[in-house]
Amino acid sequence: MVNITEKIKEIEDEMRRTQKNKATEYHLGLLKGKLARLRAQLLEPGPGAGGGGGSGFDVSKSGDARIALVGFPSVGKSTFLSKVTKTRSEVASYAFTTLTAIPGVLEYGGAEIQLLDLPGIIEGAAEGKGRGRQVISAAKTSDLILMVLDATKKAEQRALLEAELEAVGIRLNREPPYGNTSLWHISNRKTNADRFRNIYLKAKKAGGMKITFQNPPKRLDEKMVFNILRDYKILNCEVLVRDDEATVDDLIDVIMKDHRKYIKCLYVYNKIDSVSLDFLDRLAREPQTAVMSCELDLGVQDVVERCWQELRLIRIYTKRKGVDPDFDEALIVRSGSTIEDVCDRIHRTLKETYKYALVWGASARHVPQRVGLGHVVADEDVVYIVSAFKA
Ligand SMILES: Nc1nc2c(ncn2[C@@H]2O[C@H](COP(=O)(O)OP(=O)(O)OP(=O)(O)O)[C@@H](O)[C@H]2O)c(=O)[nH]1
Ligand SMILES: [K+]
Ligand SMILES: [Mg+2]
Repeated sequence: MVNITEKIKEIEDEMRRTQKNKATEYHLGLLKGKLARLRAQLLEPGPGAGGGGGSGFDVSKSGDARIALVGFPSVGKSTFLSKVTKTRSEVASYAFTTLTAIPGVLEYGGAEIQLLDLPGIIEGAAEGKGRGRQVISAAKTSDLILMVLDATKKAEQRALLEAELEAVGIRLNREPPYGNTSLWHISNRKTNADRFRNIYLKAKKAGGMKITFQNPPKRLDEKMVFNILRDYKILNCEVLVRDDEATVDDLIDVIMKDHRKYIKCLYVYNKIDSVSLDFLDRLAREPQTAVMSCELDLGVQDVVERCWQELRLIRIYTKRKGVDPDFDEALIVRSGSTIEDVCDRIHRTLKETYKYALVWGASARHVPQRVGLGHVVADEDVVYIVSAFKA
């Protein structure tokens, strides 16, 4: 039996050979579905996975958020880590200086952010070249990917890296084709699987396939949806396609949603000391992009600031009865968090005895506002929690 990597290559070759037109559309759609399935299998440990496995490096998560440094070899990932944290990660001019995941702590805005320096990845990483799969698995666990690029190298480097991440199910700076948009900042929370925004898919025990289009999509039709679902052996289900922009790729992402991870990405071009001002100016104007020179210490603090903004972390100050809030000790939660999340951060069982909370700050309509567990907090709110528990 041919192994998975070979099968993937065969399908990729077939897709490249096949001309894109109306007549081949279904065939290409099915190939995309097969490819997504094989790639997911490749990341699963166990027989047939072709060795290597998909598990990341053994670094436990700590702090308020995790940022992964992803990039080709020698772009300056370790130089950056060594500059902004107290950790020293080896820096050298040869490729693959870093061989494992090196965690450092970035202190910012009262938060402790875990910065993960990773080995460089190369083309073919998704299929297991180098330590590619481990690096990508580690990146998958992060709240933000800092894609470090070398400003002196070809522009294609960025698209190549994106393709590698895409191949293992990472979706950068995109919202899932399902779920509540406000939830995607709160990566730890389970989204309600039944509430899809663009494509709603619900598996059933019987009754066949029921496909409904709210607005007929331009690039998807009933036959295609039917064929892809049948190929995934989902024969009994309800599908509601809400968005006329929905594509085959969206449908596959919904089917494979357990294998997809939607992560924010900030593109950082390092080594700007070695490019022309004109070129630098162009790079800096690209969306989601920052530029720096670790060597000359240019823009490094801006990059840190941008990371903080992208993570959308907010600071909550808790207050106890009769005592002023302690503004030196912030509780860090994600943007969109509720009083319930704040309770969970203070103590596992606090919400069981919770009565109400008083809130001062931007989220309060009047100060203090008396609120329930569902109240959404804002940056620098002061929160006083009243519980039924009596010591
Ligand atoms: N000109 C210039 N060189 C830099 C800059 N930052 C880092 N370097 C150099 O780039 C080389 C690679 O730096 P590293 O930090 O080891 O790169 P890396 O991405 O961690 O490399 P791997 O771990 O091998 O993937 C070193 O020789 C650094 O001194 C910069 O801003 N400008
Ligand atoms: K290096
Ligand atoms: Mg390194």
